[in-house]
Amino acid sequence: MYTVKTLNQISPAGLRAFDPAHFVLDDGAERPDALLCRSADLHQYPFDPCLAAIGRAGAGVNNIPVEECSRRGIAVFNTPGANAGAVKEMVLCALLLASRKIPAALAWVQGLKGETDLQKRVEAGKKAFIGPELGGKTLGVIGMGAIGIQVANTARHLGMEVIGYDPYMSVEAAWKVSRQIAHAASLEEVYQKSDYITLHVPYTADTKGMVDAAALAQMKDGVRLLNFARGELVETPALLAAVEGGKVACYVTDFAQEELLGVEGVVVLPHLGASTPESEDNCAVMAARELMDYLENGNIKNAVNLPTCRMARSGRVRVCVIHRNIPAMITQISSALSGAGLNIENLVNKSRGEYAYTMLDLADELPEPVEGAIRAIEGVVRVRVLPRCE
Ligand SMILES: NC(=O)C1=CN([C@@H]2O[C@H](COP(=O)(O)OP(=O)(O)OC[C@H]3O[C@@H](n4cnc5c(N)ncnc54)[C@H](O)[C@@H]3O)[C@@H](O)[C@H]2O)C=CC1
Ligand SMILES: O=C(O)C(=O)COP(=O)(O)O
Repeated sequence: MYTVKTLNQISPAGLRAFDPAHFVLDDGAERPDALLCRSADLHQYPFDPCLAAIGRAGAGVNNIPVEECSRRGIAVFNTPGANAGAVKEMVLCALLLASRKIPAALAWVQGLKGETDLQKRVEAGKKAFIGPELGGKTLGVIGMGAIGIQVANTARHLGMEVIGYDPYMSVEAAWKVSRQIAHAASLEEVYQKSDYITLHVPYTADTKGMVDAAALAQMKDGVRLLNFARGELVETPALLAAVEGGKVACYVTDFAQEELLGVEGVVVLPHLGASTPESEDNCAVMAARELMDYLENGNIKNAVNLPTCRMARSGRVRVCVIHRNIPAMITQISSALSGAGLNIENLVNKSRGEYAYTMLDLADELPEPVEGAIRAIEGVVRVRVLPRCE
């Protein structure tokens, strides 16, 4: 049995996906095999040596200390694209919120409750909430991944011109981009041409504070900026100055910060981008499947710190080794096995950056001293021995 502990509200569809014959869901577990979370901050989490995997039901993994997990041999999974549709819809809403002064208009009209001459006051007051149409305006999309592509393609249907910027875009992703989307060669181009800019990059050391005073200065006067990626991408003091000075006509963000609340020209949402039943189900089911296949079979799909690796089961036991991506690892592992007279039925080895992963199927049980010998090889981070479940 494998124990899985959840750290956030996870959709029941995802919890039901765990096969009760092999998995126990226990939120009080002290030594779980896996954690299943959403945005829970794990940077100070006391990882137990038993912990083999973390499933993030969602896209962003900035709440997880991924490098530390790699050093400890903990596989970290996310669910690429599973909530992209929900975020796209919220971004479409945000384009309109940014343009038509909807939050301020709503607040104003609510404040008229009980007033006499309501119709007259509405008609006289509405001029304060005039805002531009989206059609014909240019939308700059920074980060053309699962969400950025959907936003870009859909904005074309609203009659917008769209330019996308993403220097790391995969070929697979590029196939999904409408031919009508223009490719921006630089951030400067996006800043200079766009009436609306939407951020869809992950929060990393490289993207932290990317929208700073210098970036804002390059944008058009009256630009409307949308941030459904992470609050940390935008430098708040610079943004507030740009809103105050009229450079930014409206900033819509999904990430609450004390300084942003109550500021005219800033619309703050409470991290609602992925909060739909559909995306919560998608993310939770995908994360559950990734964890199950990894815990039971060692197969890796959608890990952010280990290579994709899959092999059909054969033999009696599977030995899964996370190790440094350095020479002679496979030689040493296979020598430890052959030295004990064990035959490798099948083997797969994949690498990703500093780490590599080797799965070996053996016809026979792995004696403990041989397992110990593999663990003792310099560069081996973690060894898991998985019996074959029928
Ligand atoms: N508001 C919400 O509830 C949600 C927020 N998010 C946030 O949105 C981010 C993006 O999500 P997805 O599109 O699903 O991820 P994704 O991984 O599919 O796309 C991210 C894209 O950003 C690109 N990128 C990375 N660094 C870049 C840079 N410096 N400049 C330009 N492009 C860069 C990558 O090449 C990739 O194509 C997540 O990392 C997360 O922080 C995601 C889901 C829900
Ligand atoms: O998937 C993401 O990156 C999100 O930001 C969604 O977060 P949530 O699962 O709603 O806490």
